[in-house]
Amino acid sequence: MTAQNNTDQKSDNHHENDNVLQSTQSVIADALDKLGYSSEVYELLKEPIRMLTVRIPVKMDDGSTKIFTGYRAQHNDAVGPTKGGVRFHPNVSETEVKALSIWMSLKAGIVDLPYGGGKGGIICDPRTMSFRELERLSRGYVRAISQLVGPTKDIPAPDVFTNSQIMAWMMDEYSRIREFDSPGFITGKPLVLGGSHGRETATAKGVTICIREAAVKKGIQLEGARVVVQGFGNAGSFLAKFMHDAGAKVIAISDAYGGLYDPEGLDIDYLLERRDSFGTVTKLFKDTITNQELLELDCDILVPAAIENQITEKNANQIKASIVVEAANGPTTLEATRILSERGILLVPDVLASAGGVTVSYFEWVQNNQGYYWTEEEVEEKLERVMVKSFETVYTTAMNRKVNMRLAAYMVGVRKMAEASRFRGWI
Ligand SMILES: NC(=O)C1=CN([C@@H]2O[C@H](COP(=O)(O)OP(=O)(O)OC[C@H]3O[C@@H](n4cnc5c(N)ncnc54)[C@H](O)[C@@H]3O)[C@@H](O)[C@H]2O)C=CC1
Ligand SMILES: O=C(O)CCC(=O)C(=O)O
Repeated sequence: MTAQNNTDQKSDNHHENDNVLQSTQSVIADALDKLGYSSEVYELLKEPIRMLTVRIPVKMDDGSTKIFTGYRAQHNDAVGPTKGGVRFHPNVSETEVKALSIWMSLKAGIVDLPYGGGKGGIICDPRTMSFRELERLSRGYVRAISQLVGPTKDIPAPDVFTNSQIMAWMMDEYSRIREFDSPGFITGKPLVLGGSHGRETATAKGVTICIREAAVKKGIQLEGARVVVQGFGNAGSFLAKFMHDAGAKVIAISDAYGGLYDPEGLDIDYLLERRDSFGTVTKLFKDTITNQELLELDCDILVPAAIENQITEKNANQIKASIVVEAANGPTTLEATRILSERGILLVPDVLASAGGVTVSYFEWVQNNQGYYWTEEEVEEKLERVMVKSFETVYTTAMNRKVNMRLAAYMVGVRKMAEASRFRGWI
Protein backbone atom coordinates (compact mmCIF):
# COMPACT_ATOMS: atom_id res chain seq x y z
CA MET A 1 0.00 0.00 0.00
CA THR A 2 1.36 3.47 -0.86
CA ALA A 3 1.79 6.19 1.75
CA GLN A 4 -1.02 8.12 0.08
CA ASN A 5 -3.43 5.16 0.22
CA ASN A 6 -2.48 4.58 3.80
CA THR A 7 -3.30 8.20 4.67
CA ASP A 8 -6.64 7.97 2.82
CA GLN A 9 -7.62 4.86 4.73
CA LYS A 10 -6.63 6.43 8.03
CA SER A 11 -8.63 9.59 7.36
CA ASP A 12 -11.68 7.47 6.44
CA ASN A 13 -11.39 5.62 9.70
CA HIS A 14 -11.03 8.85 11.64
CA HIS A 15 -14.10 10.22 9.90
CA GLU A 16 -16.13 7.14 10.88
CA ASN A 17 -14.86 7.29 14.44
CA ASP A 18 -15.76 10.99 14.65
CA ASN A 19 -19.31 9.96 13.75
CA VAL A 20 -19.28 7.39 16.51
CA LEU A 21 -18.47 10.05 19.11
CA GLN A 22 -20.89 12.61 17.69
CA SER A 23 -23.70 10.04 17.54
CA THR A 24 -23.10 9.04 21.13
CA GLN A 25 -23.14 12.66 22.21
CA SER A 26 -26.41 13.26 20.40
CA VAL A 27 -28.13 10.27 22.09
CA ILE A 28 -26.78 11.41 25.48
CA ALA A 29 -28.24 14.87 24.81
CA ASP A 30 -31.62 13.30 23.92
CA ALA A 31 -31.56 11.04 26.99
CA LEU A 32 -30.73 13.92 29.37
CA ASP A 33 -33.39 16.03 27.74
CA LYS A 34 -36.02 13.31 28.21
CA LEU A 35 -34.97 12.97 31.85
CA GLY A 36 -35.16 16.74 32.38
CA TYR A 37 -31.47 17.41 33.15
CA SER A 38 -29.90 20.79 32.40
CA SER A 39 -27.42 21.47 29.60
CA GLU A 40 -24.63 21.66 32.23
CA VAL A 41 -25.00 17.93 32.81
CA TYR A 42 -24.59 17.38 29.08
CA GLU A 43 -21.48 19.61 29.03
CA LEU A 44 -19.93 17.42 31.73
CA LEU A 45 -20.87 14.07 30.19
CA LYS A 46 -20.28 14.71 26.50
CA GLU A 47 -16.49 14.05 26.74
CA PRO A 48 -14.24 12.04 29.08
CA ILE A 49 -13.01 13.94 32.13
CA ARG A 50 -9.49 12.66 31.44
CA MET A 51 -7.75 11.56 28.26
CA LEU A 52 -4.17 10.38 28.11
CA THR A 53 -2.17 9.87 24.92
CA VAL A 54 1.02 7.87 25.23
CA ARG A 55 3.91 6.97 22.94
CA ILE A 56 5.28 3.50 23.58
CA PRO A 57 8.74 2.53 22.29
CA VAL A 58 8.95 -1.21 21.65
CA LYS A 59 12.06 -3.19 20.73
CA MET A 60 11.03 -5.37 17.79
CA ASP A 61 12.45 -8.85 17.18
CA ASP A 62 14.57 -7.60 14.25
CA GLY A 63 16.43 -5.19 16.55
CA SER A 64 14.60 -2.04 15.41
CA THR A 65 12.54 0.17 17.73
CA LYS A 66 8.97 0.98 16.82
CA ILE A 67 6.97 3.73 18.51
CA PHE A 68 3.30 2.92 19.08
CA THR A 69 0.57 5.40 20.03
CA GLY A 70 -1.87 4.45 22.78
CA TYR A 71 -4.73 6.07 24.66
CA ARG A 72 -6.61 5.76 27.92
CA ALA A 73 -9.87 7.66 28.36
CA GLN A 74 -11.68 8.03 31.67
CA HIS A 75 -15.18 9.23 31.03
CA ASN A 76 -16.68 9.92 34.46
CA ASP A 77 -15.59 8.78 37.91
CA ALA A 78 -18.42 10.20 40.01
CA VAL A 79 -19.89 6.76 40.75
CA GLY A 80 -16.58 4.98 41.32
CA PRO A 81 -13.34 4.02 39.58
CA THR A 82 -13.48 3.92 35.81
CA LYS A 83 -13.49 0.56 34.05
CA GLY A 84 -13.21 -0.74 30.52
CA GLY A 85 -11.20 -2.73 28.03
CA VAL A 86 -8.05 -2.10 26.05
CA ARG A 87 -8.20 -2.55 22.28
CA PHE A 88 -5.24 -3.42 20.04
CA HIS A 89 -6.31 -2.56 16.48
CA PRO A 90 -4.96 -0.59 13.49
CA ASN A 91 -8.08 1.64 13.44
CA VAL A 92 -7.89 2.75 17.08
CA SER A 93 -8.17 6.53 17.34
CA GLU A 94 -8.60 9.14 20.06
CA THR A 95 -12.25 9.74 19.16
CA GLU A 96 -13.03 6.03 19.07
CA VAL A 97 -11.53 5.52 22.54
CA LYS A 98 -13.50 8.51 23.86
CA ALA A 99 -16.78 7.08 22.53
CA LEU A 100 -15.93 3.64 23.89
CA SER A 101 -15.31 5.12 27.35
CA ILE A 102 -18.70 6.85 27.30
CA TRP A 103 -20.37 3.56 26.38
CA MET A 104 -18.63 1.92 29.35
CA SER A 105 -20.17 4.52 31.69
CA LEU A 106 -23.59 3.77 30.21
CA LYS A 107 -23.10 0.01 30.58
CA ALA A 108 -22.07 0.41 34.22
CA GLY A 109 -25.20 2.52 34.79
CA ILE A 110 -27.50 0.02 33.08
CA VAL A 111 -26.26 -3.04 34.98
CA ASP A 112 -25.80 -0.94 38.12
CA LEU A 113 -22.09 -1.39 38.86
CA PRO A 114 -20.14 0.96 41.18
CA TYR A 115 -18.03 2.21 38.26
CA GLY A 116 -17.71 4.91 35.69
CA GLY A 117 -16.51 4.18 32.17
CA GLY A 118 -12.96 3.99 30.86
CA LYS A 119 -11.38 2.58 27.73
CA GLY A 120 -7.96 2.22 26.20
CA GLY A 121 -6.45 1.38 22.87
CA ILE A 122 -3.19 1.06 20.99
CA ILE A 123 -2.82 1.64 17.26
CA CYS A 124 -1.21 -1.61 16.15
CA ASP A 125 -1.96 -4.85 14.37
CA PRO A 126 -1.23 -7.66 16.84
CA ARG A 127 -1.86 -10.23 14.06
CA THR A 128 1.46 -9.19 12.53
CA MET A 129 3.44 -9.10 15.80
CA SER A 130 5.31 -11.90 17.58
CA PHE A 131 4.41 -13.16 21.06
CA ARG A 132 7.39 -11.35 22.65
CA GLU A 133 6.74 -8.11 20.74
CA LEU A 134 3.18 -8.20 22.07
CA GLU A 135 4.47 -8.76 25.59
CA ARG A 136 6.81 -5.75 25.32
CA LEU A 137 4.00 -3.60 23.91
CA SER A 138 1.58 -4.64 26.68
CA ARG A 139 4.14 -3.94 29.41
CA GLY A 140 5.16 -0.63 27.78
CA TYR A 141 1.53 0.50 27.71
CA VAL A 142 1.12 -0.20 31.43
CA ARG A 143 4.32 1.70 32.25
CA ALA A 144 3.04 4.63 30.21
CA ILE A 145 -0.39 4.81 31.87
CA SER A 146 0.56 3.57 35.36
CA GLN A 147 0.10 6.94 37.07
CA LEU A 148 -3.52 7.11 35.97
CA VAL A 149 -4.73 3.55 36.61
CA GLY A 150 -5.09 1.15 39.54
CA PRO A 151 -7.59 -1.04 41.40
CA THR A 152 -9.35 1.99 42.93
CA LYS A 153 -8.78 4.37 40.01
CA ASP A 154 -9.27 2.77 36.62
CA ILE A 155 -9.39 -0.96 35.89
CA PRO A 156 -8.60 -2.22 32.36
CA ALA A 157 -9.86 -5.46 30.76
CA PRO A 158 -9.80 -7.26 27.38
CA ASP A 159 -11.40 -5.94 24.20
CA VAL A 160 -10.75 -6.43 20.47
CA PHE A 161 -7.51 -8.38 19.83
CA THR A 162 -6.52 -8.49 23.51
CA ASN A 163 -6.93 -11.57 25.72
CA SER A 164 -6.15 -13.16 29.09
CA GLN A 165 -2.42 -13.52 28.25
CA ILE A 166 -2.17 -9.79 27.58
CA MET A 167 -4.06 -9.09 30.83
CA ALA A 168 -1.56 -11.32 32.65
CA TRP A 169 1.46 -9.37 31.31
CA MET A 170 -0.24 -6.08 32.16
CA MET A 171 -1.06 -7.25 35.70
CA ASP A 172 2.50 -8.46 36.20
CA GLU A 173 3.95 -5.15 34.98
CA TYR A 174 1.63 -3.10 37.21
CA SER A 175 2.45 -5.30 40.23
CA ARG A 176 6.19 -4.84 39.59
CA ILE A 177 5.81 -1.05 39.38
CA ARG A 178 3.76 -0.89 42.60
CA GLU A 179 5.91 -3.55 44.30
CA PHE A 180 2.93 -5.56 45.55
CA ASP A 181 0.71 -8.10 43.87
CA SER A 182 -2.29 -6.26 42.41
CA PRO A 183 -4.72 -8.71 40.81
CA GLY A 184 -7.52 -6.11 41.14
CA PHE A 185 -5.69 -3.78 38.74
CA ILE A 186 -7.08 -5.57 35.70
CA THR A 187 -9.79 -8.13 34.86
CA GLY A 188 -10.08 -10.86 32.27
CA LYS A 189 -6.97 -12.53 33.72
CA PRO A 190 -6.24 -16.26 33.51
CA LEU A 191 -7.90 -18.20 36.36
CA VAL A 192 -4.55 -19.02 38.01
CA LEU A 193 -3.79 -15.29 38.33
CA GLY A 194 -7.07 -14.36 40.01
CA GLY A 195 -9.33 -14.43 36.98
CA SER A 196 -12.99 -15.26 37.46
CA HIS A 197 -14.86 -18.30 36.31
CA GLY A 198 -17.16 -17.26 33.52
CA ARG A 199 -15.33 -14.08 32.40
CA GLU A 200 -14.18 -15.56 29.10
CA THR A 201 -17.74 -16.39 28.07
CA ALA A 202 -19.47 -13.55 29.95
CA THR A 203 -20.04 -11.16 27.05
CA ALA A 204 -21.56 -13.94 24.93
CA LYS A 205 -23.64 -15.19 27.90
CA GLY A 206 -25.03 -11.69 28.42
CA VAL A 207 -25.85 -11.40 24.71
CA THR A 208 -27.51 -14.85 24.81
CA ILE A 209 -29.73 -13.75 27.68
CA CYS A 210 -30.71 -10.59 25.77
CA ILE A 211 -31.50 -12.66 22.65
CA ARG A 212 -33.65 -15.00 24.73
CA GLU A 213 -35.56 -12.09 26.31
CA ALA A 214 -35.94 -10.26 22.98
CA ALA A 215 -37.20 -13.44 21.31
CA VAL A 216 -39.90 -13.76 23.97
CA LYS A 217 -41.00 -10.15 23.34
CA LYS A 218 -41.11 -10.79 19.59
CA GLY A 219 -42.79 -14.20 19.92
CA ILE A 220 -39.88 -15.98 18.19
CA GLN A 221 -38.93 -19.56 19.16
CA LEU A 222 -35.17 -19.90 19.69
CA GLU A 223 -35.37 -23.57 18.76
CA GLY A 224 -34.75 -23.61 15.01
CA ALA A 225 -34.34 -19.81 14.71
CA ARG A 226 -31.84 -18.79 12.02
CA VAL A 227 -28.95 -16.81 13.54
CA VAL A 228 -26.22 -14.82 11.77
CA VAL A 229 -23.15 -13.70 13.73
CA GLN A 230 -20.60 -11.16 12.45
CA GLY A 231 -17.24 -11.65 14.20
CA PHE A 232 -15.85 -14.93 15.56
CA GLY A 233 -13.70 -13.71 18.43
CA ASN A 234 -14.43 -13.74 22.14
CA ALA A 235 -17.94 -12.34 21.82
CA GLY A 236 -19.00 -13.87 18.48
CA SER A 237 -17.62 -17.40 18.75
CA PHE A 238 -19.04 -18.21 22.19
CA LEU A 239 -22.32 -16.58 21.19
CA ALA A 240 -22.51 -18.85 18.13
CA LYS A 241 -21.82 -21.82 20.40
CA PHE A 242 -24.51 -20.82 22.93
CA MET A 243 -27.06 -20.24 20.17
CA HIS A 244 -26.20 -23.61 18.64
CA ASP A 245 -26.54 -25.29 22.06
CA ALA A 246 -29.93 -23.59 22.54
CA GLY A 247 -31.19 -25.32 19.39
CA ALA A 248 -30.93 -22.32 17.07
CA LYS A 249 -29.46 -22.74 13.59
CA VAL A 250 -26.33 -20.61 13.17
CA ILE A 251 -26.38 -20.19 9.39
CA ALA A 252 -23.50 -17.72 9.02
CA ILE A 253 -20.46 -16.40 10.85
CA SER A 254 -17.62 -14.12 9.80
CA ASP A 255 -14.26 -12.64 10.73
CA ALA A 256 -12.23 -9.74 9.34
CA TYR A 257 -11.51 -11.70 6.14
CA GLY A 258 -15.02 -12.81 5.14
CA GLY A 259 -17.95 -15.02 6.11
CA LEU A 260 -19.12 -18.63 5.98
CA TYR A 261 -22.73 -19.40 5.07
CA ASP A 262 -24.75 -22.62 5.14
CA PRO A 263 -28.56 -22.34 5.17
CA GLU A 264 -28.67 -25.78 6.86
CA GLY A 265 -26.53 -24.52 9.77
CA LEU A 266 -22.76 -24.44 10.33
CA ASP A 267 -20.73 -26.92 12.40
CA ILE A 268 -19.95 -24.48 15.20
CA ASP A 269 -17.91 -26.91 17.34
CA TYR A 270 -15.61 -27.58 14.38
CA LEU A 271 -15.20 -23.84 13.67
CA LEU A 272 -14.49 -23.12 17.34
CA GLU A 273 -11.73 -25.70 17.31
CA ARG A 274 -10.18 -24.20 14.18
CA ARG A 275 -10.35 -20.46 14.96
CA ASP A 276 -7.13 -18.74 16.03
CA SER A 277 -6.62 -16.47 19.04
CA PHE A 278 -7.64 -13.42 16.95
CA GLY A 279 -10.99 -14.97 15.99
CA THR A 280 -9.88 -15.84 12.45
CA VAL A 281 -11.29 -18.97 10.85
CA THR A 282 -12.59 -18.15 7.35
CA LYS A 283 -9.08 -18.16 5.83
CA LEU A 284 -9.29 -21.96 5.97
CA PHE A 285 -12.18 -22.00 3.48
CA LYS A 286 -12.47 -21.17 -0.21
CA ASP A 287 -16.22 -20.67 -0.46
CA THR A 288 -16.79 -17.46 1.48
CA ILE A 289 -19.15 -14.48 1.40
CA THR A 290 -18.36 -10.86 2.26
CA ASN A 291 -19.21 -9.27 5.58
CA GLN A 292 -21.71 -7.03 3.81
CA GLU A 293 -23.46 -10.03 2.22
CA LEU A 294 -23.57 -11.71 5.60
CA LEU A 295 -25.37 -8.79 7.25
CA GLU A 296 -28.10 -8.87 4.59
CA LEU A 297 -28.80 -12.63 4.78
CA ASP A 298 -32.34 -13.87 5.36
CA CYS A 299 -32.42 -14.77 9.06
CA ASP A 300 -34.36 -14.27 12.31
CA ILE A 301 -31.61 -12.96 14.57
CA LEU A 302 -28.58 -10.91 13.52
CA VAL A 303 -25.70 -10.35 15.95
CA PRO A 304 -22.97 -7.92 14.92
CA ALA A 305 -20.05 -8.95 17.17
CA ALA A 306 -17.02 -7.33 15.50
CA ILE A 307 -16.47 -3.60 15.05
CA GLU A 308 -18.26 -0.24 14.64
CA ASN A 309 -20.35 1.14 11.79
CA GLN A 310 -21.43 -2.12 10.16
CA ILE A 311 -25.16 -1.41 9.82
CA THR A 312 -25.52 2.00 8.23
CA GLU A 313 -28.10 3.91 6.21
CA LYS A 314 -26.66 2.12 3.15
CA ASN A 315 -27.70 -1.39 4.22
CA ALA A 316 -30.31 -0.89 6.99
CA ASN A 317 -33.16 -1.35 4.52
CA GLN A 318 -31.67 -4.68 3.39
CA ILE A 319 -31.44 -6.18 6.89
CA LYS A 320 -33.87 -9.11 7.01
CA ALA A 321 -33.59 -10.14 10.67
CA SER A 322 -36.50 -9.50 13.07
CA ILE A 323 -34.13 -8.96 15.98
CA VAL A 324 -30.69 -7.31 15.93
CA VAL A 325 -28.68 -7.73 19.12
CA GLU A 326 -25.47 -5.70 19.30
CA ALA A 327 -22.68 -7.74 20.87
CA ALA A 328 -20.13 -5.30 19.39
CA ASN A 329 -19.76 -1.72 20.53
CA GLY A 330 -21.27 0.72 18.06
CA PRO A 331 -22.05 -1.58 15.11
CA THR A 332 -25.18 0.37 14.07
CA THR A 333 -25.18 4.05 13.15
CA LEU A 334 -27.89 6.37 14.44
CA GLU A 335 -29.49 6.72 11.02
CA ALA A 336 -29.58 2.92 10.69
CA THR A 337 -31.05 2.66 14.21
CA ARG A 338 -33.88 4.93 13.06
CA ILE A 339 -34.46 2.89 9.89
CA LEU A 340 -34.50 -0.46 11.72
CA SER A 341 -36.82 0.95 14.34
CA GLU A 342 -39.24 2.27 11.69
CA ARG A 343 -39.17 -1.15 10.01
CA GLY A 344 -40.29 -2.78 13.27
CA ILE A 345 -36.99 -4.58 13.84
CA LEU A 346 -36.21 -4.94 17.54
CA LEU A 347 -32.70 -3.62 18.12
CA VAL A 348 -31.11 -4.46 21.48
CA PRO A 349 -28.33 -1.88 21.85
CA ASP A 350 -24.67 -2.51 22.65
CA VAL A 351 -24.68 -0.74 26.01
CA LEU A 352 -27.21 -3.28 27.25
CA ALA A 353 -26.50 -6.40 25.17
CA SER A 354 -22.73 -6.49 25.66
CA ALA A 355 -22.75 -5.53 29.36
CA GLY A 356 -22.27 -9.14 30.52
CA GLY A 357 -18.50 -8.75 30.03
CA VAL A 358 -18.08 -5.82 32.37
CA THR A 359 -20.54 -7.39 34.83
CA VAL A 360 -18.36 -10.48 35.28
CA SER A 361 -15.27 -8.23 35.26
CA TYR A 362 -16.85 -6.52 38.25
CA PHE A 363 -17.35 -9.95 39.88
CA GLU A 364 -13.67 -10.70 39.20
CA TRP A 365 -12.61 -7.41 40.84
CA VAL A 366 -14.86 -8.09 43.86
CA GLN A 367 -13.34 -11.58 44.22
CA ASN A 368 -9.81 -10.12 43.94
CA ASN A 369 -10.60 -7.49 46.58
CA GLN A 370 -12.04 -10.03 49.04
CA GLY A 371 -9.56 -12.81 48.18
CA TYR A 372 -12.42 -15.32 48.11
CA TYR A 373 -13.47 -16.95 44.86
CA TRP A 374 -16.84 -18.06 43.52
CA THR A 375 -17.82 -21.14 41.56
CA GLU A 376 -18.82 -20.98 37.92
CA GLU A 377 -22.45 -21.64 38.94
CA GLU A 378 -22.43 -18.70 41.36
CA VAL A 379 -21.06 -16.37 38.68
CA GLU A 380 -23.57 -17.57 36.09
CA GLU A 381 -26.52 -17.23 38.43
CA LYS A 382 -25.50 -13.68 39.41
CA LEU A 383 -24.95 -12.69 35.75
CA GLU A 384 -28.33 -14.13 34.74
CA ARG A 385 -30.08 -12.07 37.41
CA VAL A 386 -28.30 -8.83 36.43
CA MET A 387 -28.92 -9.23 32.69
CA VAL A 388 -32.59 -10.22 32.95
CA LYS A 389 -33.32 -7.28 35.25
CA SER A 390 -31.38 -4.83 33.06
CA PHE A 391 -33.12 -6.01 29.88
CA GLU A 392 -36.51 -5.64 31.51
CA THR A 393 -35.71 -2.14 32.85
CA VAL A 394 -34.58 -0.92 29.43
CA TYR A 395 -37.45 -2.61 27.58
CA THR A 396 -40.06 -1.19 29.97
CA THR A 397 -38.50 2.27 29.69
CA ALA A 398 -38.70 2.01 25.89
CA MET A 399 -42.35 0.97 26.02
CA ASN A 400 -43.42 3.49 28.65
CA ARG A 401 -41.55 6.44 27.14
CA LYS A 402 -42.28 5.38 23.54
CA VAL A 403 -38.64 5.52 22.50
CA ASN A 404 -36.38 2.97 20.84
CA MET A 405 -34.28 0.61 22.97
CA ARG A 406 -31.09 2.62 22.33
CA LEU A 407 -32.50 5.85 23.69
CA ALA A 408 -34.15 3.94 26.55
CA ALA A 409 -30.81 2.31 27.43
CA TYR A 410 -29.06 5.68 27.44
CA MET A 411 -31.81 7.08 29.69
CA VAL A 412 -31.33 4.22 32.15
CA GLY A 413 -27.51 4.32 31.86
CA VAL A 414 -26.94 8.04 32.23
CA ARG A 415 -29.04 8.66 35.32
CA LYS A 416 -26.72 7.27 38.00
CA MET A 417 -23.63 9.19 36.88
CA ALA A 418 -25.66 12.38 36.48
CA GLU A 419 -27.01 11.98 40.02
CA ALA A 420 -23.59 11.06 41.45
CA SER A 421 -22.02 14.08 39.73
CA ARG A 422 -24.77 16.30 41.18
CA PHE A 423 -24.35 14.95 44.75
CA ARG A 424 -20.60 15.53 44.49
CA GLY A 425 -21.34 19.14 43.62
CA TRP A 426 -19.79 18.96 40.16
CA ILE A 427 -22.90 20.29 38.42
N1 LIG B 1 -14.39 -9.13 24.86
C1 LIG B 1 -15.32 -8.59 25.62
O1 LIG B 1 -15.48 -8.95 26.79
C2 LIG B 1 -16.24 -7.56 25.07
C3 LIG B 1 -16.25 -7.23 23.74
N2 LIG B 1 -17.17 -6.31 23.29
C4 LIG B 1 -17.17 -5.91 21.90
O2 LIG B 1 -17.40 -7.02 21.05
C5 LIG B 1 -16.76 -6.79 19.78
C6 LIG B 1 -15.82 -7.95 19.49
O3 LIG B 1 -14.87 -8.02 20.54
P1 LIG B 1 -14.11 -9.38 20.89
O4 LIG B 1 -14.93 -10.53 20.47
O5 LIG B 1 -13.67 -9.25 22.28
O6 LIG B 1 -12.83 -9.23 19.96
P2 LIG B 1 -11.89 -10.38 19.38
O7 LIG B 1 -10.61 -9.72 19.11
O8 LIG B 1 -11.91 -11.57 20.22
O9 LIG B 1 -12.61 -10.75 17.98
C7 LIG B 1 -12.87 -9.77 17.04
C8 LIG B 1 -13.54 -10.42 15.85
O10 LIG B 1 -13.93 -9.39 14.94
C9 LIG B 1 -13.38 -9.68 13.68
N3 LIG B 1 -13.08 -8.43 12.97
C10 LIG B 1 -12.09 -7.56 13.20
N4 LIG B 1 -12.11 -6.57 12.28
C11 LIG B 1 -13.17 -6.83 11.49
C12 LIG B 1 -13.72 -6.21 10.35
N5 LIG B 1 -13.16 -5.09 9.85
N6 LIG B 1 -14.82 -6.74 9.76
C13 LIG B 1 -15.37 -7.89 10.26
N7 LIG B 1 -14.88 -8.53 11.32
C14 LIG B 1 -13.80 -8.01 11.92
C15 LIG B 1 -12.13 -10.47 13.96
O11 LIG B 1 -11.69 -11.20 12.81
C16 LIG B 1 -12.62 -11.36 15.08
O12 LIG B 1 -13.34 -12.46 14.57
C17 LIG B 1 -16.04 -5.44 19.92
O13 LIG B 1 -16.88 -4.41 19.47
C18 LIG B 1 -15.85 -5.31 21.42
O14 LIG B 1 -15.70 -3.98 21.85
C19 LIG B 1 -18.10 -5.75 24.10
C20 LIG B 1 -18.13 -6.08 25.41
C21 LIG B 1 -17.16 -6.93 26.04
O1 LIG C 1 -14.72 -6.15 31.17
C1 LIG C 1 -14.57 -4.95 31.22
O2 LIG C 1 -14.23 -4.35 32.23
C2 LIG C 1 -14.79 -4.09 30.00
C3 LIG C 1 -15.34 -4.78 28.80
C4 LIG C 1 -15.41 -3.80 27.68
O3 LIG C 1 -14.42 -3.20 27.32
C5 LIG C 1 -16.68 -3.51 27.03
O4 LIG C 1 -17.74 -3.86 27.58
O5 LIG C 1 -16.67 -2.90 25.95
